[in-house]
Amino acid sequence: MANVVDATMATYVFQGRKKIKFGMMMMRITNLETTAFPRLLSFAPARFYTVFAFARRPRRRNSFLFTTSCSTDVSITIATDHNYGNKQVISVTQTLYDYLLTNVREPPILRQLREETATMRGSQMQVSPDQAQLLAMLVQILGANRCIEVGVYTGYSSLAVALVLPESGILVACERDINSLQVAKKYYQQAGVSHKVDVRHGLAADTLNSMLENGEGCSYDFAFVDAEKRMYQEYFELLLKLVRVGGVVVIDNVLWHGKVADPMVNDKKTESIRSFNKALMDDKRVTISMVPVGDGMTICRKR
Ligand SMILES: C[S@@+](CC[C@H](N)C(=O)[O-])C[C@H]1O[C@@H](n2cnc3c(N)ncnc32)[C@H](O)[C@@H]1O
Repeated sequence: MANVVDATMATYVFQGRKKIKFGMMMMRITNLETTAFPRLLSFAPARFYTVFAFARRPRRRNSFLFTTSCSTDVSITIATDHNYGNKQVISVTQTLYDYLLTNVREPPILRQLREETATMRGSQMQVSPDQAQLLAMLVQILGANRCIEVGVYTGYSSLAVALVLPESGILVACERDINSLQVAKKYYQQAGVSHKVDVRHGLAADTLNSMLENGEGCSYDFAFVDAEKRMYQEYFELLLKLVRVGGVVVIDNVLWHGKVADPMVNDKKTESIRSFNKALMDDKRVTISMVPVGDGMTICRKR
């Protein structure tokens, strides 16, 4: 049996002067091996499937129109365990996410960088504007002065952090790809924050180790991890030594496009993030909050 964990029925639309009931059922299926649906469905992103949609004129039965698209895709998810009191949480659909983005205050320089990066290879790697806004807010709430980023790419998240750091603040930006760093540096310059960013070209683990050897342990307030997924545990251990008590380490991609929750997905990266999440859950050195923003971020505060 397919395990249906999401379902939603949609709304009313107007066609000419007539109100037409328009419905769409979406299902999320967690067990593809045993489902009766065709295998090709497994190629659909995030495993959300439009099963059918129908339109019905009031008072006229049997006039169903089958289609596979719908203009409205706002939906909710209900906790499957009744012990959560049938709690309803928002599933961020395209429509809702577009709305959310209209409520993000993205500085013009970040927008410019995002738009330039959008034309480049790997652009899907940069954090979303709402994620960047959250990172910047965490830095501000912490009153952070000393920060680290592991995985800079063209600099979107690092610039968001550098923009809110005080003039005396510093962000150690670790990245192995020199071409991406050229773009990042150009934007640090344009934004007037170059003096706050200490760019370290090379393998991030080497940089973090050398910082520890340099006696910089327990001297940082904030760190953001967004690089090689199979290295997450190693980065985390190093960063936990570098941040002070009360400092924060944020880890990106912890939901990994939903694959972590799909028992049918067992590739190395997914397994690695899954076991990292599990280890973090049992890690008494930090308090944690996993947040479904972007591809999922876990915020860890060092005890
Ligand atoms: C997801 S992207 C970072 C996106 C960035 N945070 C942003 O918002 O634009 C990951 C980056 O990590 C870099 N990276 C991967 N493994 C690395 C390593 N071992 N050391 C340093 N950088 C690494 C990649 O070159 C890539 O640019």
